[in-house]
Amino acid sequence: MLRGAAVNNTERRPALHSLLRAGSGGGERYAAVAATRGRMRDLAESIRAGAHTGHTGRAITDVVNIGIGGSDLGPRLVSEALAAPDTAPRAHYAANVDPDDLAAILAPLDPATTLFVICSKSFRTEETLANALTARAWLGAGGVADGDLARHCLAVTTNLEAAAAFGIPAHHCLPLWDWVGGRYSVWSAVGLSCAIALGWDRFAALLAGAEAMDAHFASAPPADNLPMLLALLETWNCRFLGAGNHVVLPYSHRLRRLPDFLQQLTMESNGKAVTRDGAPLAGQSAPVLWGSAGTIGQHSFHQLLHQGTRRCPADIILPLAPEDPADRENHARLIANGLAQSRALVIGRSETQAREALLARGEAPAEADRLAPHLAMPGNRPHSLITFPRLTPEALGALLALYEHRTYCSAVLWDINAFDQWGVELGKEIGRQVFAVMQGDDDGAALDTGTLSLVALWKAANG
Ligand SMILES: O=P(O)(O)OC[C@H]1O[C@H](O)[C@H](O)[C@@H](O)[C@@H]1O
Repeated sequence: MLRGAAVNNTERRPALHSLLRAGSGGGERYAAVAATRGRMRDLAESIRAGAHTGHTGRAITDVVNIGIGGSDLGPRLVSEALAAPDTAPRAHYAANVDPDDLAAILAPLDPATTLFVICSKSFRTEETLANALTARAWLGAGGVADGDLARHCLAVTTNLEAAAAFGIPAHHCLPLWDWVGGRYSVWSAVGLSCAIALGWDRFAALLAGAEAMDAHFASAPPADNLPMLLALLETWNCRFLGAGNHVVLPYSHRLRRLPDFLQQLTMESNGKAVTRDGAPLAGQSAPVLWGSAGTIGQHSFHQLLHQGTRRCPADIILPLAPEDPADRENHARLIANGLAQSRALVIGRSETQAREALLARGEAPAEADRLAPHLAMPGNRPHSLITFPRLTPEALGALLALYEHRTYCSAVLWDINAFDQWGVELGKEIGRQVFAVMQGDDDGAALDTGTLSLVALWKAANG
């Protein structure tokens, strides 16, 4: 993979996301990466300095990234983790085609100081194009003349023709390449909204952290190689112990989107039923990944982690020091909670210990006997603790690259192609068909009666 072999064998492409964060290199691909990085840096700096302005000459205060899947989850996570929420320019993320998503973002914004980044590797994704049209209409209604639209819109895509047809001129388009998978693309111009909100130096530090993890992955012996160890743990937990899921618990509000990001990375990469050669898989593929920020889950689903009948292997992620030293005490509470969960998961509490605790708090022996099985916790619940001193851009870059490489190592162990996603296509195709029927452009002959009766309900509800 790191050397550029066509590891994506169904699409006959390499998967060279590591090149996107490389600090040096040769060849045409690296030259294109370096040139695009230079354009990103210039754009981000001129927007932050107020040199690239909106049509009235006022500085850009808000950047709205319109994209979905890999064109949304990575940059959203990075911005929320690293950008100062109250300092302009602020980054916002609209993904859902549900009009309420974009409307809520746009309500407080001023078209004169808003810049859209239309982010779509294919520039064919329905949700993104529909939201981009809404954004364009909002700019128009807000006084931005057609000739000035380009000052308020940038595009990131492999499909420069489609972006041009949408009205975004080539000098406002940043390229992406087919050898980068959407879910591995935050390091590319897909991260433009982050570079604007964080500033170039912090975005470059994110890349440097990922590059350091690439170097570790490429050179560390297997027994010390973090991506390999995580993949072996995933294999052990899912294939040998039969856990069908994996829970991710970042003890960090700033990392609350990490489970969303890892869902796409893990489940879209390795949620497959056939080997690279198309034969049925011999064992399970990707676990169902879920999670939420600690300590929120402790007051919700951790009951099941400790005493449920399902095995839920967990990653507990602990940035050990807060961003602001003034937050030390409550941050220490947060970390104490994470460590406590780890201990409770491992050690648990035997029925005898539970009975003793009940007696100590004054329960009668018969009542202690009755309650002890309810208080007992089996322990021996598998989990990993991932710690780093602070949530710096470097640490986040390394963490995301760690999971990227873990995902690839699991795919190698399970003989899966981690870089295609054919399973998402059929739903899109049917979606287009159903929409045409709803619009009266298709008689629905190719659809089933169940779907048609639901379309009839939709028609009735919409008058
Ligand atoms: O970036 P785009 O081409 O708009 O694609 C956005 C997303 O849509 C697809 O359905 C894929 O499942 C994702 O892997 C991709 O990230």
